[in-house]
Amino acid sequence: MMEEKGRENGVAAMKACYRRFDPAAYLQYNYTPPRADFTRKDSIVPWKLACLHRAFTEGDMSGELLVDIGSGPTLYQVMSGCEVFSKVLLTDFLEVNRQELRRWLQDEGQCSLDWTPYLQHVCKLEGRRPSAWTEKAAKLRQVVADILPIDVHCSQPLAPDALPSVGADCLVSCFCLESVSPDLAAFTRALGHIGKLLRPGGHLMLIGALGESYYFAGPGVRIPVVPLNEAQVCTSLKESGYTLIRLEVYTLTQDMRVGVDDVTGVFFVKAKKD
Ligand SMILES: Nc1ncnc2c1ncn2[C@@H]1O[C@H](CN(CCC[C@H]2CNCc3c2ccc(Cl)c3Cl)CC[C@H](N)C(=O)O)[C@@H](O)[C@H]1O
Repeated sequence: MMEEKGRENGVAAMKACYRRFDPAAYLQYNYTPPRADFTRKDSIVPWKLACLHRAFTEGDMSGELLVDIGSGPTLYQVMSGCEVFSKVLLTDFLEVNRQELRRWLQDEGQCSLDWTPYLQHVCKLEGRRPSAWTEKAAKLRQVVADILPIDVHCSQPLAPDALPSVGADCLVSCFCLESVSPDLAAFTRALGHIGKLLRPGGHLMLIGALGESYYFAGPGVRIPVVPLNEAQVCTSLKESGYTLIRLEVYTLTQDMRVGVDDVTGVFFVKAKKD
């Protein structure tokens, strides 16, 4: 009984932190140079986009439905996948983030960030001319079917009718689980919860922070993060019924440490659900 109470308190405290999440500031901190500098291979965002491009285009993917878990106000994570899957669902815990995504998808303008350089970069990775970014933008707007509320701490993170009964064919989740979980046990539980949304044999692409204990999601909005190392990520994947296909690690260079968090590294995992 006590343990259960402890768990709920940890998750409730985390949810309280997220009420002050500021999408515009968050995008400014993490998705502009130096962390998003497309002229540098050692910048975090080009590294993430290269991992995702390779993982989505190496020929082992099948199916129609890709679900992004904890999308936040960002779209980079589905810019490769939108060429492979005919239907994409975006999800986030906060309405402010779902609104930010809706603004871009409905092409209403007033977006907090210009995604053009991202679309152009992914076109380049695909061997297309950068000016094809307008086609990629149209493709993305065409395949994103919905933007849903999600809570990875629930054993059923999405509304019951959100997915076909067999589950999604592929999941992608970037920097979500470790930054919403109060401890490693909660991280592993959340990994299990999202695993239930994926069909057996489906793929999971997981990007996350290593060695991070906090990040700022706005001026003075400090959010605690469970610090992870590679071994813990691999153990949690195994415990949650995944087979690891590939793990890649990026170590932040000094100039990528801009004071918005204490991240030391980033992991990229491609795994398959048993
Ligand atoms: N119960 C919950 N259930 C589900 N989802 C929840 C819950 N509670 C909160 N969320 C939602 O998770 C999302 C977490 N989000 C921010 C953390 C990343 C941040 C901090 N760590 C280092 C780092 C960061 C970003 C870039 C880089 Cl390079 C680095 Cl290094 C990821 C957004 C997007 N996917 C991204 O990749 O930027 C957020 O949108 C919440 O609304």
